[in-house]
Amino acid sequence: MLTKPLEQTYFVIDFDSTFTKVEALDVLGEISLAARPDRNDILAQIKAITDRGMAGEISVAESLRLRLKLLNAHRDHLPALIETLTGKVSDSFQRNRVFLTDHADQIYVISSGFKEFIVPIVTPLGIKEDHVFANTFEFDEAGNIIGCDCTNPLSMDKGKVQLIRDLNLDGDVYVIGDGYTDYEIKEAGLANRFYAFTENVMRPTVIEKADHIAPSLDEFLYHNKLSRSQSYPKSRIKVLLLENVHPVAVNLFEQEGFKVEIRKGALDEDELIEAIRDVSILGIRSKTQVTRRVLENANKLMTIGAFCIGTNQIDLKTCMERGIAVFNAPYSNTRSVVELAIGEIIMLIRNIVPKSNQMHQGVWDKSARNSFEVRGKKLGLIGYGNIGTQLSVVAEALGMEVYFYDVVDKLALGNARKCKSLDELLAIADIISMHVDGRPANKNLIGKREFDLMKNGVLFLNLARGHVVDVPALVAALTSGKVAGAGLDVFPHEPKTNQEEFVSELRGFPNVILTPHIGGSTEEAQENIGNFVPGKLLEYINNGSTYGSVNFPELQLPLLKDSHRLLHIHANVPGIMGRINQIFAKHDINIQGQYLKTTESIGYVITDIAKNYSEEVVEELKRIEHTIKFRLLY
Ligand SMILES: NC(=O)C1=CN([C@@H]2O[C@H](COP(=O)(O)OP(=O)(O)OC[C@H]3O[C@@H](n4cnc5c(N)ncnc54)[C@H](O)[C@@H]3O)[C@@H](O)[C@H]2O)C=CC1
Ligand SMILES: O=C(O)C(=O)COP(=O)(O)O
Repeated sequence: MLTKPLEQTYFVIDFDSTFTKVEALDVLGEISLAARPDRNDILAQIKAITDRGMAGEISVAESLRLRLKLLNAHRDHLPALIETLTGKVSDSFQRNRVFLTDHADQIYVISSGFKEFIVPIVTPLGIKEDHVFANTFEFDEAGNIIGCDCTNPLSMDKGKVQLIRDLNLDGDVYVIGDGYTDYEIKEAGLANRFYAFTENVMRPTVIEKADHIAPSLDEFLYHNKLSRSQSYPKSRIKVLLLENVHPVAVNLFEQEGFKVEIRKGALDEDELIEAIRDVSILGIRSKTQVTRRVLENANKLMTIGAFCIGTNQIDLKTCMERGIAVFNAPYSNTRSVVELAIGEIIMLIRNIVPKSNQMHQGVWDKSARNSFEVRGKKLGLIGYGNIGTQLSVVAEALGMEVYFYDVVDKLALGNARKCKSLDELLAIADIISMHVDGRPANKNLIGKREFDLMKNGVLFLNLARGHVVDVPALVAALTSGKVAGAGLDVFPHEPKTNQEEFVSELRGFPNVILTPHIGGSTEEAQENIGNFVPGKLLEYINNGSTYGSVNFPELQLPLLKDSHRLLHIHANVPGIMGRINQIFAKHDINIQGQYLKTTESIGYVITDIAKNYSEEVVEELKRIEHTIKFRLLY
């Protein structure tokens, strides 16, 4: 935290890889060497020299000299360089323009880069031109860049130290930078603190010298209690993504500045308990079981994203009671499941799998026996939700007669016919496909009794959840020939990772297609999910909106404008709303907007208020009895 009054404090900011995301001379190289066939080699050499300089392995002068020589750059390349760099100002600097302009008298940009491009990039963000200290290029008559002004201290070793000494700033000095030369200012006793800035690069030799690591400018501002764009720095918020969630999701969280950890497989309960302690946002797919025990150890957890449709793997009730909002992707892989189901129905009815296996053994068995068209066959859908209805439409397009059974009254699409009971459907269908959700009550929905009710030689598909079918009963039905073929994508016990063996009594049946829970695993679906779910989680984190949540009162909120948003999650007992508003009345706070939604067990109140209020309000709101979670957004 600042030790002197703000007016007597100076902020020294590095340019390359701190103010901007990149090293300017690397970008200049990409422009000046664009036509050279050996461009990539030279660029790699330039990058290596930059890194060695930044890590303190070679001198500044040497690093500059070597790079300028390799660059072969010209004055005419500078406009393109400036344009590119303008688009590469670090995200947290972009977000915090107000800090840069409000404190322009106290901010210095000091760099061993070059004024010719630094000034046009930093001054539009509020930095004063005479507060930029950097080298200047030396040009020949033809405009080629042939070197730099060697009398400038910044072209020499310990140049930044010399410059700060010459500036003789009357107050505390805080240095923010990614390089060793930034740390040297502190080492020389000329700065009070050195913040290693890691938003763009992480240099271990620099990090180990830092007083504090700043993954973003927000972190620096938060640490010093200075006004900033984020109420709480996102770099302090940890996102844990399991089960190979699509990289597009990882990018979305990283772009927002979160600390993201990814793991390829699922974790078991104990592993997850260990991993989740400091996690605020959890992303999983169908395998990770988020149990009550896990949640009891997840004190920072604000929200869970199921990067799939099913949410039966999550204890939704406990999540709600603990104020954790859960979201899923209800439509992103629907079509993929439907296409696989259609493909399997055709493969099974034509007996293709055993035929193909025989061919691989050299057996040529050309015959029409046990091979049929799907046209005119009766398809029975158990569960007529998003997948069931979509399959209904596509199957009808293939000429199938569709029957369905759902516990909820559903509109029959096209010519599909609704069955009054499960038993009615079981008796009528030639092919039965499961599309119910995985709620616990659906355990063993299809067992011996149900198989006995089916037609002899029926085909059976389960692409929903493993536990909805009693596997020993299915094995018996396959053995007796009652079920002539099956397509199974889901199993009561599924391996946690691709390294684990799949163990099941279902292995070895000739006309049974076994797939490793890939109904929703297409490139398209995974990318759609990877975009959709982070969108929901970010809306909740950034704005408080819970629209589409599977366990929370749903609220779609307006964007925050010129106000602070207080989010209060509480047990749904009488009188809480009154107590919240008593606090606002007591402190004479003008409410700009207020939204409330409840479920049986929790209430979610959002109040937008003007920016000037005392800290006491927040403390009092947090202390209201039955408060589950409280958050402040601005
Ligand atoms: N294999 C895979 O990779 C995938 C599997 N799934 C599974 O498919 C399930 C269904 O997905 P959606 O159609 O999107 O869900 P949905 O929620 O839109 O539809 C489920 C339907 O099943 C009905 N239902 C529930 N229990 C029933 C019962 N006992 N009898 C009759 N109907 C019942 C519900 O009323 C609802 O209409 C998901 O919950 C998930 O478990 C989803 C995507 C991919
Ligand atoms: O969407 C679902 O419910 C699925 O079953 C797909 O699960 P996955 O993301 O492939 O683990």
